[in-house]
Amino acid sequence: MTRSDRTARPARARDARRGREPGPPAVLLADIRGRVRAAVALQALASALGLLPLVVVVELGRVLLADGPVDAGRAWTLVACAFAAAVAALAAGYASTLVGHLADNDMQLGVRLALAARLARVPLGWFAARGSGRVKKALHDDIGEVHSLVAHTLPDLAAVLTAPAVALAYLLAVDWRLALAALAPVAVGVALFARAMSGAMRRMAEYAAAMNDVNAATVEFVDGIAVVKHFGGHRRAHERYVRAADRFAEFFTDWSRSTMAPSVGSFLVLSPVVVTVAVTAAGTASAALGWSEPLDVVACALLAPALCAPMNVIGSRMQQVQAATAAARRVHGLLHEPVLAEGGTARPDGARVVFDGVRFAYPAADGGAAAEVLHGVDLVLEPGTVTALVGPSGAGKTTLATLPARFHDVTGGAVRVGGVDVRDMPAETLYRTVGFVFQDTLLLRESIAANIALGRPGASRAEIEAAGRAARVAERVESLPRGYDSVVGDDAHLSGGEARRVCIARALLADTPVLVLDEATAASDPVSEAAVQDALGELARGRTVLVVAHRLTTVTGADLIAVMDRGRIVETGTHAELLERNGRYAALWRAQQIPVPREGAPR
Ligand SMILES: Nc1ncnc2c1ncn2[C@@H]1O[C@H](COP(=O)(O)OP(=O)(O)OP(=O)(O)O)[C@@H](O)[C@H]1O
Repeated sequence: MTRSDRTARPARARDARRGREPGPPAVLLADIRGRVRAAVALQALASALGLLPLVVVVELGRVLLADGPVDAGRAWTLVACAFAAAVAALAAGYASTLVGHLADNDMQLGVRLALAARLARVPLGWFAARGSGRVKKALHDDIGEVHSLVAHTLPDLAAVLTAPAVALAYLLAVDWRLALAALAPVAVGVALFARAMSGAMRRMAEYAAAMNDVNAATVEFVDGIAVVKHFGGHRRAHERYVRAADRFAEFFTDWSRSTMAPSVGSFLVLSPVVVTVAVTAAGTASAALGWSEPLDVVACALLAPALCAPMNVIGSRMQQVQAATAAARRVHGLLHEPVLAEGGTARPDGARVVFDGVRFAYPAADGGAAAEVLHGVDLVLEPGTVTALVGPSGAGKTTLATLPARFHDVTGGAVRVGGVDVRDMPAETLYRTVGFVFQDTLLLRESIAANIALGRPGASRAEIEAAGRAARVAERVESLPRGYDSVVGDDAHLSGGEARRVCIARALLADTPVLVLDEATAASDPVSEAAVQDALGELARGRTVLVVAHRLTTVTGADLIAVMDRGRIVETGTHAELLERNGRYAALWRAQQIPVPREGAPR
């Protein structure tokens, strides 16, 4: 059971009793719920205690202005109370911050561990389809949003709501007329604010659409700058950007203009100085009429600004709560990504790979019915042979090739390696048995030696360098300023072909008996291409190899060529056999041959 499963349990049980599903934030915060409440309560206490010195000022006035000699004992007691309240407010605020941050630390650690544990079990194909952006966003940005909620926003909200409640209660106890006078600016401010915000939902949607336009035009302009410039479209792309920016500016000016008067009015009415002056004027009139005590007017003038304070911050705090809720929803979604079923304990015997009636459908992005892309593929890769998968684009070659390494699980049939269904093998055994080098060469921002050693942690320097030599990349690496210690992207800037050879060195070191390769489609230059092909030849020696081939010329020597079309294998045989059969392969072969110009033909 993962930590998140454990933490989510009490919240689920509680919410189940209430007959509803817990929301994502509740699940994430389940383990620290008590401490979040404590942090909120402490901050509310700090906020209430913070008002006490103001109350003391008024009460002190009553003592000092009372008829007869000053009651010094009572006056000093009040001063001591004010001092104690101020110190207690500081202590409660500090304790709230401490409790909130410690709870938040635990939440972040728990969620990060749970995410790492979960993501270690999602299919490799999940990462290939989504890229690292979403994971980075969840692990870094989204957890940061939830942090703000726990450590700052909720305690802040408690503070801004407590202060006016305490102030109002005191004013009501002192003089209800003055309490009403203090509430008047709040009522006017809220009414003006509501007017400024009327139609805000519709306007917010328009705002988001206009912003999206600007973003899309910016991304198009920046991402595609090379292509756009090359094809002379920079004026058009630039115009689109300028149009989107103009539209946004126009929309924003229009919106601001229509809301300016009520917004400014609301801001002014709720500002502390205006509130103090208005309440003092009302209080003075009330005192002149004999309805209120002069000292109660002072109390009202001191505490009325506290009644209006939340109005200026509550909107932004509510926005933060919404943002954190959305972030929690995304993290929660990742924590519930479907995972591969745990492998069994079976060990493979040998390196024979069998695709047995394999069917496969990618999970549909919208949760609807997924379209099947492999429709019952039977294929046997004999140990120590090279099998090439060829066929038109979209035939399903890459999809089929990713199944032995469990990038995805089959939706029908089975893939067996060494007689064992890959789903019944421990993941570690599977990765020690099936290696892969795909198109997307992935090098970490580490030294080249460390990148190669990923294939076999603990490999000696001599083994790493031997793998580099066998992968035909040694010469290039040794020409770098720090040789194998050069850091990728720092002082090692490698071409596509060179990076691919480093990946091949890694696969050589991993020394898996089964290997899946994706032939590079775009060779950088013929020399680099020849070096990659050489390295691949070295890598294939003595292993069971499945290679996804795009150019038939590179696989004429394969032991078996399987021709795929629309999710099925339609022909198998050697190059010579398939040419002789004059079927799909022969047609593909002819299509890929460069026609030799006939003598006398126009050039
Ligand atoms: N992540 C994915 N999600 C949904 N469908 C996918 C995904 N990847 C591939 N497909 C679909 O599966 C089918 C087979 O794609 P695949 O990449 O396996 O073909 P291929 O033969 O390797 O093509 P190519 O030679 O162009 O690389 C295609 O229809 C493709 O659109």
